[in-house]
Amino acid sequence: MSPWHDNFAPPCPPAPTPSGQGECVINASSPPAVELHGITKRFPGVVANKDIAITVRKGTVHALIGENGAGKSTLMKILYGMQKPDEGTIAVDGEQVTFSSPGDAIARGIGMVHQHFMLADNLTVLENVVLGGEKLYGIGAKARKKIQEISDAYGLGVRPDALVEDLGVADRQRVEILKVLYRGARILILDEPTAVLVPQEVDALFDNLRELKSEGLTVIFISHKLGEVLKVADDITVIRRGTTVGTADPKTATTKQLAELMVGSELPSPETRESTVTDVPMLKVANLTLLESGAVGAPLTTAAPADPSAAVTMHEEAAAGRKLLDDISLTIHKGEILGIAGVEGNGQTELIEALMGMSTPDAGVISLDGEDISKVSVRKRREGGIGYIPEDRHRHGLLLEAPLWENRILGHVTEAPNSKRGILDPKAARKDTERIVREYDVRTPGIDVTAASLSGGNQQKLIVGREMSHNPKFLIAAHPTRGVDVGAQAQIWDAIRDARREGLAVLLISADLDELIGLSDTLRVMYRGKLVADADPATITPEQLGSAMTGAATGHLEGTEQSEDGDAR
Ligand SMILES: Nc1ncnc2c1ncn2[C@@H]1O[C@H](COP(=O)(O)OP(=O)(O)OP(=O)(O)O)[C@@H](O)[C@H]1O
Repeated sequence: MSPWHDNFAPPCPPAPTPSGQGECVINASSPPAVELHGITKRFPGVVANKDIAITVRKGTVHALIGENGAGKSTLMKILYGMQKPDEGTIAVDGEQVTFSSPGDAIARGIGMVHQHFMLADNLTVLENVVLGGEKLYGIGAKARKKIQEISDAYGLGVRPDALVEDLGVADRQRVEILKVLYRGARILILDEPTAVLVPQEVDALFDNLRELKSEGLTVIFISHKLGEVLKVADDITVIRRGTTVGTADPKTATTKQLAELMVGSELPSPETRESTVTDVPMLKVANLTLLESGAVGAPLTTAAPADPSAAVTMHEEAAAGRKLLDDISLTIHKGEILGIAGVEGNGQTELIEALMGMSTPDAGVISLDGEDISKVSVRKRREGGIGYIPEDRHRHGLLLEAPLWENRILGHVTEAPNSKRGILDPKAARKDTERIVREYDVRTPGIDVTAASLSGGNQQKLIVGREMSHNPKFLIAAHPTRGVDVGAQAQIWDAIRDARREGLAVLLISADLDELIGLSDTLRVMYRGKLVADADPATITPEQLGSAMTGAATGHLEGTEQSEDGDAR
């Protein structure tokens, strides 16, 4: 059977020839914003891009989808001048270009918003935007006027004098977009822009993108969230194993079809019908409190408030002796997944760090399997059976410059099979790395390449494989499927569910609310360092949960199905 559905077409030819048969959707009247033709990029042992052809129409939102390691980021890095193709041509607005650096791409009106924001927390929005672009409009009144103009023109709602550390994730993203526009970008590349946003914020971002498009700007974005892709994209290009396998029409395509085209498998669902929750407590946290000075890691940022006028700056709160963790108590039983919903920066990082022993709480007790571990070292906690899938895989999950097999040992140096009678056993560790690579489908030319050379999704698969290999009693899973494709997502969910069936207790933190609701047995909402609400995953909707995450609801959240007036609050 042909892999093509009625609404899928093979890749557009390099020089678009309007065929009249509808197989290649191109506006023939103006040159495409971007035309990539024959792009090939090789790394040692890997062909990341192979004869890629993509045509991006001007004034459209163009989604790039594909399984982990398919070559999406590499392609965008080439378009943004961060990497040079071995072969192929790039044309911008109909003109062939060669980029040696991002500076060249910016000069041709291309801007990129990376997944990890690159703003300086201690500077204002204005300072962040003008930084490095002082020559454009100076650093004073002219720059401020320009920022305001751009913000108003595209409905970004950015305040030039706000301090970046006081902004929530969605606001920071808008600043990044504004920064790129300020430098004259007419073509914006967004790398998984919705990964960290709650549903309401995703809708607001999509409104911004539509606004940009209506002004003739072009947006190219990478995403693994197929539902969102269908919602906002005008065109979709699918990449598989380094090459373009086709385009899809979002008006008629379904997520199922996209998933099949991308990874050749059906769209998985996180939902679990079975309950494996026991009444045996595995993790108990009582009255955990952490004051600002005791914190390790990123500072707490203000969540995007339901009512923007209610935003309180963290400076005001800090003056009052801010609690990063405020009297947190919870119990997770054997076989239970407890999901914590919250806008990033509301204490989740601090909670994880306290549980792992990476910070010293000011008050409270943590016990694991009946034993007080409050004063126990990170290593001992790990040896005691805590698995850890960190939220920032580059900071806490991997040694990027070390080979895969050394990364397999990371955090588990003293445990089997990495060590035998206290002595490191590299041979066994290497063998087990090969097993993880196989079982978790980590796409790599071998276990001696560095972790940095893996694609983002494959790095995540390696971490999950490593942590699950030690049969933890208690797993801290922060965004366990962030950046992984739908195929790998199913695999990770299965691994967690299987372990839960065997009695694993899980603390799940995820910005993907479908995942959070689907996997969790119990749901709590975290807001400004406090657990402010709980919900039943069987009835709560992502929208209701998203709303509670912005501080709009507290207490027990009634799901739609149970509510008389159809409102969760
Ligand atoms: N600097 C590098 N050195 C060696 N190999 C690399 C490098 N960058 C990327 N690769 C390899 O190129 C391939 C494509 O990677 P890329 O990051 O483009 O994939 P992706 O589609 O963006 O994946 P993901 O969805 O997981 O982010 C992968 O096999 C990856 O390991």
